[in-house]
Amino acid sequence: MSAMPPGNPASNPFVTSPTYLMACQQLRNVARAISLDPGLTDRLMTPKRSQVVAIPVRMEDGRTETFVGYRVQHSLTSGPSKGGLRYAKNVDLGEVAALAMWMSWKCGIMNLPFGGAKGGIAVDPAELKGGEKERLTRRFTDEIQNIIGPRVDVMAPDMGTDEQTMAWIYDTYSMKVGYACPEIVTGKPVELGGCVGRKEATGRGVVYCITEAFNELDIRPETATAVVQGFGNVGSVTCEELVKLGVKVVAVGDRYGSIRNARGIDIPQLLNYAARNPRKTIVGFPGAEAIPDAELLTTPCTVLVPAALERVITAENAGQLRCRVLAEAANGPTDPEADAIISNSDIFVIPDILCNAGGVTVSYFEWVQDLAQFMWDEEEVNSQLKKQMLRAFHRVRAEAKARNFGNRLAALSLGVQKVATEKQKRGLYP
Ligand SMILES: NC(=O)C1=CN([C@@H]2O[C@H](COP(=O)(O)OP(=O)(O)OC[C@H]3O[C@@H](n4cnc5c(N)ncnc54)[C@H](OP(=O)(O)O)[C@@H]3O)[C@@H](O)[C@H]2O)C=CC1
Ligand SMILES: O=C(O)CCC(=O)C(=O)O
Repeated sequence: MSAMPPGNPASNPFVTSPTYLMACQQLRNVARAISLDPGLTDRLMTPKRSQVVAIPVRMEDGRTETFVGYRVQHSLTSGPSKGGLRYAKNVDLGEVAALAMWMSWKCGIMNLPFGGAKGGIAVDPAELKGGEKERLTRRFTDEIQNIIGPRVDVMAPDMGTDEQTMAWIYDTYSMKVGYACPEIVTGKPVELGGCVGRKEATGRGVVYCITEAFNELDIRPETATAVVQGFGNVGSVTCEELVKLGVKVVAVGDRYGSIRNARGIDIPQLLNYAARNPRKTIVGFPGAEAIPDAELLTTPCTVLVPAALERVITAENAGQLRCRVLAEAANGPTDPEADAIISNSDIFVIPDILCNAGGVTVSYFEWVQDLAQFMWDEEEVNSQLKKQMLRAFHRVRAEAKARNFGNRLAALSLGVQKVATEKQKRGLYP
């Protein structure tokens, strides 16, 4: 069976992206394993709706520069579509479509009443100055106004965006509709109806999964070491939570470089260092030595946490990983060739659509609170998050054991089946 999506490849706007082809390949694999109807598989490979927009922005030097933005809604079957907004130099329509597809499976595993979506603007946020990021965000919101809404599509932060970005979207949308509409985005500041604990939720969820994996493998956290790629929202919170658990973080990387200290990196000091640095980088931190980026992922450790980009673990380095647990905090860090190599090793994989699902889970809590106008405290948020993450982890492990699947196939199986069943029960393929 071909991994290609339906339609004429020459005019399919998604297939130029290797990330989209990777998502299709994963879907084909799971469809074969669970005998999913081929017509339905083709539908699931094809996002329901995509919008590409021009975003002209007045730059600080007086020029007008036009950026390209994307919003892809993979499925609206289970409820509004949900997913982050990414600002990254090379983001394209296919990458956003893959990320949207993964959001559908993620919401399926977590049993959330959402379909999957994702957005992106091809821009390096580190290069934006003054008010450029705000103007870019507000214009993008204007341009996609016709396809978003609290019951249609709800955005959240992803790479390169944050609470402030969500605040601008909330404000721009609210001005259009004429009333305050906090439920249009999640991951916004708490003062504007954001949920306490959303910022930390993805990293916390990652560490709940790691703890369950350690329990299963009989690993005591105090004896464990970790390597983390990415020190943004997800990577830094993961480091902090691992340290609380007693795990030693021995290497960390960001886009500017990688550092290592076999005795353990002082994470609170590293956070301080990066916050004070104009490029917000970890490079140059005095409490660790610089290492080549290529060595980061192959540094021996108990748990390896890719928390940055997709397709960083490939056929080239998969055989050199020296970890016992691979906790995929990033979306799509492992490509299918690498996956095949890893599945023949003793590495315990916590697949992305399970591992990083804490973010969208607390986004769901935020959306519910905004709709109900009734806010929870952080204790409630964290205990509900833990409950949902543990339930999902053990459902994935039960599926893996029952069907003799690896953890990735088991997670995909649960996520895809949830969406497929809802589509079939609704009648046609909505
Ligand atoms: N935010 C969330 O709630 C969720 C995020 N995710 C996923 O987690 C991952 C990280 O997202 P998030 O933490 O929010 O994003 P951030 O933008 O906060 O952080 C991204 C991190 O990745 C680093 N990075 C960028 N390029 C490279 C590179 N070439 N090599 C090494 N590191 C690099 C960045 O470095 P620098 O700062 O130097 O640019 C930064 O440390 C993404 O895959 C995202 O899709 C998944 C679920 C939810
Ligand atoms: O919180 C959300 O709605 C989505 C988070 C996200 O983009 C992701 O899980 O990849």
